[in-house]
Amino acid sequence: MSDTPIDLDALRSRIDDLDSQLLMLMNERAQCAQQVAQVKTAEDAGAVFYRPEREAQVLRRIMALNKGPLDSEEVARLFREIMSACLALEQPIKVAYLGPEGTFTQQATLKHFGESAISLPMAAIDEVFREVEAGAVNYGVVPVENSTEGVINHTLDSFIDSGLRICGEVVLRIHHHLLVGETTRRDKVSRIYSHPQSFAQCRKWLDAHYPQAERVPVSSNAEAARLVKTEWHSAAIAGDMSAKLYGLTRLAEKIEDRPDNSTRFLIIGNQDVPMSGDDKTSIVVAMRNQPGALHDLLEPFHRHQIDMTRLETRPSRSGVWNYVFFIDFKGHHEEPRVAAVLEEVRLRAAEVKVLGSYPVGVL
Ligand SMILES: O=C(O)C(=O)C[C@]1(C(=O)O)C=C[C@@H](O)C=C1
Repeated sequence: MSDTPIDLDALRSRIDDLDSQLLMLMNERAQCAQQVAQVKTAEDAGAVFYRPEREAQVLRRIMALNKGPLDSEEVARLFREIMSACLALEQPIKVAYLGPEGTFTQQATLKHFGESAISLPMAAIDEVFREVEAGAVNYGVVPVENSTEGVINHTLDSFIDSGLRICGEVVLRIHHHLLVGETTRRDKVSRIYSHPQSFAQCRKWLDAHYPQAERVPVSSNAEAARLVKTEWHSAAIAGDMSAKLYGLTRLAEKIEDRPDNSTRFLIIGNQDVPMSGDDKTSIVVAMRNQPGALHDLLEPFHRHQIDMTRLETRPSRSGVWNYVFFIDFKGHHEEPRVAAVLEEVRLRAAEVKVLGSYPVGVL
């Protein structure tokens, strides 16, 4: 510790100087983005302004450069917002998400696109797909799997009939709280509202702390929070966004059974995303129903040492094939090693659809 007394005025004046520089630099950056937009428009009348691979590279570079004391995740979050504002200057983008407002999907949307994107809540996963397909919005955000409860079948099934591509992923740590309103009698909670997935993620905690309370499943956590506002004997299991939206407080916090409880969301659009340097690919494969089909499908991945991150089986909806497999693996479809595997899989499968290659979630 230095003996020199800290001069508050001097420090604040230094902060003012730094803020002026930051302001100037941020606007200089925004002007660059505007010029980027001009270049994109000159090259192509139907230019795509949002570039997921570039955004991932910007954030990864900043995190690698960061020497603190600010935490790298915090720094990335700040740059996420700067880029979001820059993109809005190029073209304000519209994103549909599985609503209502206050859900974890809204939180994932903000985490991925930042506050400057225009985000619109939809009532169902199909509607998110439909809005993007119809061109009413540029992108969509849907949940696809939870680390405790597994896959969201509805999202996987929607990909079978859709021509949309996966442009990105975002992983969100899910913290559930037991929330109450101003009028709730905290010692008299006899009914708890939540989404079935959230009940499943907090099952042990509920059995231990509220074994007698009636568990009422509703369509979303946000809906649970809304209902609680007017009922003196009820509580909701939901996250911070719902709590804030409906002015509820936490009676118990982080009640999820597994501390690493997280949900993965996909960004859907019409774009083929170039390589970012750290990518994933998702495919859906229909196999003929014959012995050894699954082994035949997986063997090329093993031989080419491709890291498979997920394998899901779903019944085929067409009735022609018995199963379809959803496979996620590391790598981009333009990488020679990945292209070789895809070629082999195409020879062995009845049908293969590449849903997209996209940057591994950064934040
Ligand atoms: O590099 C680009 O293509 C830009 O448009 C600039 C920028 C940025 O602000 O850095 C903005 C939006 C894109 O999604 C990616 C990056």
